[in-house]
Amino acid sequence: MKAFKPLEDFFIQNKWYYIFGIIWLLIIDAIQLIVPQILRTATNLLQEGKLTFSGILKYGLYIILTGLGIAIGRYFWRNYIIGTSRKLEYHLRKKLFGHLLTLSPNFFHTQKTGDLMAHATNDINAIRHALGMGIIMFVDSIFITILAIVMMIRTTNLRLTIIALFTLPFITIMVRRFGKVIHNRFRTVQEAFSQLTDVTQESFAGIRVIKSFVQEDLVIENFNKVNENNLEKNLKLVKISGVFHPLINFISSISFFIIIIYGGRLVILDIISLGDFIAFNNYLNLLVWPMMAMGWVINLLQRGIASMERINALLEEKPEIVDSDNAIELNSMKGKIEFKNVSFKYPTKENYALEDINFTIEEGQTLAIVGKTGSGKTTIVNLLLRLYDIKEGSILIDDVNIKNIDLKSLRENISYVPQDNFLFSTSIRENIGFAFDEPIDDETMIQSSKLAQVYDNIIAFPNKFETVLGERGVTLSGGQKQRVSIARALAKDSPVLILDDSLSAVDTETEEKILNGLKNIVKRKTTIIISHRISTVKDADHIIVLDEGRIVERGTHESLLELNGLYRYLYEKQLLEEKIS
Ligand SMILES: Nc1ncnc2c1ncn2[C@@H]1O[C@H](COP(=O)(O)OP(=O)(O)OP(=O)(O)O)[C@@H](O)[C@H]1O
Repeated sequence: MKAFKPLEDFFIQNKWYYIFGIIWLLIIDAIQLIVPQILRTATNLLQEGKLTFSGILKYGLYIILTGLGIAIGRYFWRNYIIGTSRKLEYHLRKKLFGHLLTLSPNFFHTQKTGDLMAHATNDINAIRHALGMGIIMFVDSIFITILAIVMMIRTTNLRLTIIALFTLPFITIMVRRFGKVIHNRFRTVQEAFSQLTDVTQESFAGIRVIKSFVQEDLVIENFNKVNENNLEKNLKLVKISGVFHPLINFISSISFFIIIIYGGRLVILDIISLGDFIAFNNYLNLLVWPMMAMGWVINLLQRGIASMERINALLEEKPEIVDSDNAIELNSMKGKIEFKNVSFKYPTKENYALEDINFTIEEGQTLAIVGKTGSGKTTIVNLLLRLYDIKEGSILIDDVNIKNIDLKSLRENISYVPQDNFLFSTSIRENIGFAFDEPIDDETMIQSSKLAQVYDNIIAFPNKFETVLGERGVTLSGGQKQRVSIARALAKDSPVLILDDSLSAVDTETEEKILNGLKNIVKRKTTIIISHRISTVKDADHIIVLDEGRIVERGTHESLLELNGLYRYLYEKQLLEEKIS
């Protein structure tokens, strides 16, 4: 139970819902226990020939009234307890999601998205069940069991009660045993189903590759395999459920069998009345559910605790990158950037991704970084944005170590166009205005999309800036995506602009237009341009050439060409490629 400690605040805040829910639950339990008494009186009167038609109507009415009372009470406890467990689910999901977003990218590199999704769905569901239905079953089964047994002993016969109760605990044992197996099989059904959805989703997403490689048969064969697996797992679940329910019915019918034989004898011998016998059967019937509930409740609680422990482990995960105690806010960043003796290894790697990096970019200057793939270009940006922290060397902005700059203010002062151009499945307007809390104003949106040379494309769509992107919307070309991503960064208008291979998917003519358009902006900002293409970087104030994590050459376009080194080699190779194409 210690596992639920982090939810203490929630329980305190919602204690009245739980208390009212439990009170209603107890009220309807008490009403349920009246029904056998009504039947007892009515039957005894019938047997004695004292019941008139109006009497029958009266007792019938009592039964209906208890039914109504139970229905009303159920409505309230469902609302109070199940409703609160839904709030708990919302609260926990919000807390977990909010916490996960504080964690560093490295955490997401080491965790599978599927596992995180499973925590956010299955584990939170298990906690909701334990603290919703679990509580209800627990209170209900204890209360009904005690009261029904007391009523059976007090109003009918002790011996009959002991005999009748003999088989009932087997129901609890069976529910416990079968409950575990059913749960495991249910989980494999869920896994098989999610495998089926994954394969289906991937087949539709990759439809162009499948068709162009004429591999429809292979894909159908794969699909059939997972579909068969799903069927097999479902049949296993059906089989065990098929045994479980009749078995429980059978065990409870043994009790009724004993009662009919022994209780019937007591009626014949006139030790108990027929009304007692009927009431007793009713009490016994009421006891079957709590016996099952006891079994379920133990399983629900065990699963809930295990899930809560997994969620707690995630909630205790500390963000690797946090503000230092004396972090300062950069309200008007000028944009001088300095890397001093920076060396860096990714936490999961043995080798250095960057070694002994030194450079300075003065306010308003442009630095270009070129180098072969995997040479460490993006890593420089990752470090500047503090997506990873360095242990060797220092990075300064406006002469302040970035470790001493408030993280939010550091990132707010940098407009970044990432290499993967990730866009959200919302409208183009919302994507371009992503940096703002309020909807973006038309002027900024239009201006930045014009500068990114994507305005004409956007207004050619029927819904223009309201065009929704992604699966249920328009699919943009690689180059259009890059340019929307550039527009998003330009709209943010921060003192530092970083373009990470952001023009690779556009043709050289569009590239030229974008670079020309950016000229005025770039003059005002400190800019880092990462590119494979020399044409993109040739006008930069400084160019550094990276190779295997080290700066091997540096200078301007002209001075680097004169060096006759890697830069010149890359330049000539690209000239040749251009000529050939
Ligand atoms: N998150 C990460 N975890 C571990 N290693 C990484 C990570 N990101 C990059 N690396 C490794 O660090 C090295 C430098 O990668 P980086 O992405 O900086 O190269 P790049 O020059 O930007 O390459 P490209 O031009 O292909 O984008 C590579 O060996 C890469 O495999």
